[in-house]
Amino acid sequence: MPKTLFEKIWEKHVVRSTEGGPDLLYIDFHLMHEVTSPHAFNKLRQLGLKVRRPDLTIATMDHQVPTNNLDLPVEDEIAAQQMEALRKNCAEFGIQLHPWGTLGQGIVHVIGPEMGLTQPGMTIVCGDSHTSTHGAFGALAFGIGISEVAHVLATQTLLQRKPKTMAVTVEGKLPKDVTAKDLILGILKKIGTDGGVGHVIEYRGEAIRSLSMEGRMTVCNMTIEAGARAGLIAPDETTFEYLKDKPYAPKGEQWEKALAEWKELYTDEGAVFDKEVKINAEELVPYVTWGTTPDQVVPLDGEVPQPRNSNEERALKYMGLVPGTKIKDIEVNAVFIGSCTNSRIEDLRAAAQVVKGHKVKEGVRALVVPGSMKVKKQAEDEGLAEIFQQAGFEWRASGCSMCVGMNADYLQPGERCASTSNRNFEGRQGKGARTHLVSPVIAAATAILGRFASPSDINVLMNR
Ligand SMILES: CC(C)[C@H](C(=O)O)[C@@H](O)C(=O)O
Ligand code: SF4
Repeated sequence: MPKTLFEKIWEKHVVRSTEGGPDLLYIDFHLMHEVTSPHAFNKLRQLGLKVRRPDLTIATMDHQVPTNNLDLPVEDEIAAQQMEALRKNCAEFGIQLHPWGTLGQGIVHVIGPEMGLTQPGMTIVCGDSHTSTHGAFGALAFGIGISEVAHVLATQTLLQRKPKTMAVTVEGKLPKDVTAKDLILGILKKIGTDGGVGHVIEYRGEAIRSLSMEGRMTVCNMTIEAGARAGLIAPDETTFEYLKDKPYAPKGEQWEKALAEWKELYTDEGAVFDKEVKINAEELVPYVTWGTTPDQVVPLDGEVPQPRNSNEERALKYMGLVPGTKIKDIEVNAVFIGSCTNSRIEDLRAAAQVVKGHKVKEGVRALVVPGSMKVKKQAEDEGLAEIFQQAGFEWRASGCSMCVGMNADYLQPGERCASTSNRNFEGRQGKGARTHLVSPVIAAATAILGRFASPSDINVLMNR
């Protein structure tokens, strides 16, 4: 019987299944960070258990780390405690840790792929909802709860009910100015924040195939915002090319063997999905979110919509917006380029190209926070850091930073931010802060003009 990519991966990892119950799945790779791990380690201690496969587990510090003053002690007491707890736990249980301040450190969903640890066909988990990012490699990757983290640590397995399958097919070519971020915002606009509930989404079609690995990660990253369990994309030459020569990618004969297996990872012709959505890439445009959920999306060239219900009324009120206002007339206080959605080298290159030779609008606070210390270094070597700094951006070290405001990088009540992150919930970037999700190029142009703008607006408006 023809199978979907998801079914192929799932079946290969079932250790035991019971009639009507969840399946016991083998987990190939487990990522950890400082926020969702302390309880799990305590549980192991209580039960006198060891980590079953420390070699298949890695940890990083990302959510609470300061992104500046790396030579000073961590001021925030809770952050310092969590970071120290992770250091101790990893040492005690023999887990590879990439601590704050080291070249290996970065956002958990950026460093896995960067090291070549994220590979096609794997099952990957992390106590973090954006684990779906790793699905870009054709891996089945999903976030798990804190007690599940303990279960995986102790057994390298996880009990899971088999989700349903969903195909999101994006046919046609993406218009020139439309990025991977716009693509996923466009998908969210269409299917909503509950469009994927109970399903694993496979992204297919010409527009998806045309994306770089960075772009595919952006799309899979935000899959969770549609309520889906995971998102994935069948591996292809783009995937193999990216993985080749990565530190943990298989080498020599092992590479050839892996490649042969990876090439089998696609949805068979005739396989049936439980749900299918089709999108025409040519109809997509650059988008901006106007509200407090990631599906409250309008074209950059559009207007703040009329509310259709009380939720939308509340969102407009929180966002301090008046229906009918042109998006491009909305001024911002801050611009954040970062997060596991859009902080990889390609994102920084695209933003730097827009910023080059311009200055951040007076009064706007603009931050670039690379997704990993390696991305930071690469961007510095390529001269991107200099471009950002000369324009007046703050150039930071890696971490989640203003995506979630769990460190010192957050906004004041009422401040408005163009952000390349993935969540615009109330209070996400600070109490009372207003978040608009955008692509890196729109964030960059917005920093220069001080209001929502596309790169092409810069020259037009500057020459007026
Ligand atoms: C802190 C963590 C548990 C959380 C998540 O699971 O996603 C965070 O990364 C987020 O993006 O909201
Ligand atoms: S960058 Fe943001 S979305 Fe990603 S893991 Fe960190 S807090 Fe979560």
